[in-house]
Amino acid sequence: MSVLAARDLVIGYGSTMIADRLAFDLSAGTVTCLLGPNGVGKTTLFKTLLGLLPKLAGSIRVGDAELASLSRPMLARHLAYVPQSYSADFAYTVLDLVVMGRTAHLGIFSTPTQPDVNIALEMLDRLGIAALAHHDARQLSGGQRQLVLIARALAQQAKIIVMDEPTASLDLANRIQVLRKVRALADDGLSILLSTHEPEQAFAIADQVLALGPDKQLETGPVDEVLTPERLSHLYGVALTVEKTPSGRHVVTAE
Ligand SMILES: Nc1ncnc2c1ncn2[C@@H]1O[C@H](COP(=O)(O)OP(=O)(O)OP(=O)(O)O)[C@@H](O)[C@H]1O
Repeated sequence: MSVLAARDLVIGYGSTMIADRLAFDLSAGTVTCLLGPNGVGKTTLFKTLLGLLPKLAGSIRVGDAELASLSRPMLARHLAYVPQSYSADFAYTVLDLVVMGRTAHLGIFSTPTQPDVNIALEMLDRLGIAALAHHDARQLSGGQRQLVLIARALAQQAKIIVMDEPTASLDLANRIQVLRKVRALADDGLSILLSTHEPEQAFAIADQVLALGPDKQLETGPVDEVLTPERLSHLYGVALTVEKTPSGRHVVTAE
């Protein structure tokens, strides 16, 4: 089931067009990986989908509505965002931070209620980090922090979660842990759109790839069909091969 549909979408800043003729769907229960070289427009696309930057033309439909017609609280019920990092300047507990994900569900002058706290606790539990609830959020490891940011997005109870390079700066064990959680969330019915500079991550967890090339052409489709050695080489401007190990893992290497 499509939860977001972009058609003839043009993205950019004012009179500066970054990419046009973008067309793709995001479906419930799937992971979509957005790949492309530095500066091609991945962040610009995310900002547009999150309603932070107006589209220049075309359409983005979420549910039955055009994204641009939705109020910020309504948009927040469709899409939640997981940033790469956050600067924790205040002594918030992990639970405080995750409860902040409930903001879109509260009135302007309302404060979180026990049901909001319970939802936040449930999301921490879902990610296996309930034991961190009362920890100082400034004292988390990189991997824990990433899971807390995902829990905060889940507390928003949106159908689509947009993640900006969720494993950047994580060590190997934490990468694997975060990617497994991401896959499990999609298997539970969420639609996850994440950007990555690692095609191997797409092979590992994605159902669909959006590959924005240096020529600003967007290739969309199943991972195996889009991430061929030829297309990957074109995408990154360097000759690449894809090998499948006996255990089924895909390894991308430079020729
Ligand atoms: N506020 C802005 N106004 C005008 N142009 C911008 C603005 N922000 C970014 N750009 C330009 O838009 C293009 C796409 O940038 P964007 O940040 O979307 O790329 P990206 O694919 O996310 O890159 P990276 O992988 O390095 O994060 C770049 O040429 C960039 O210089």
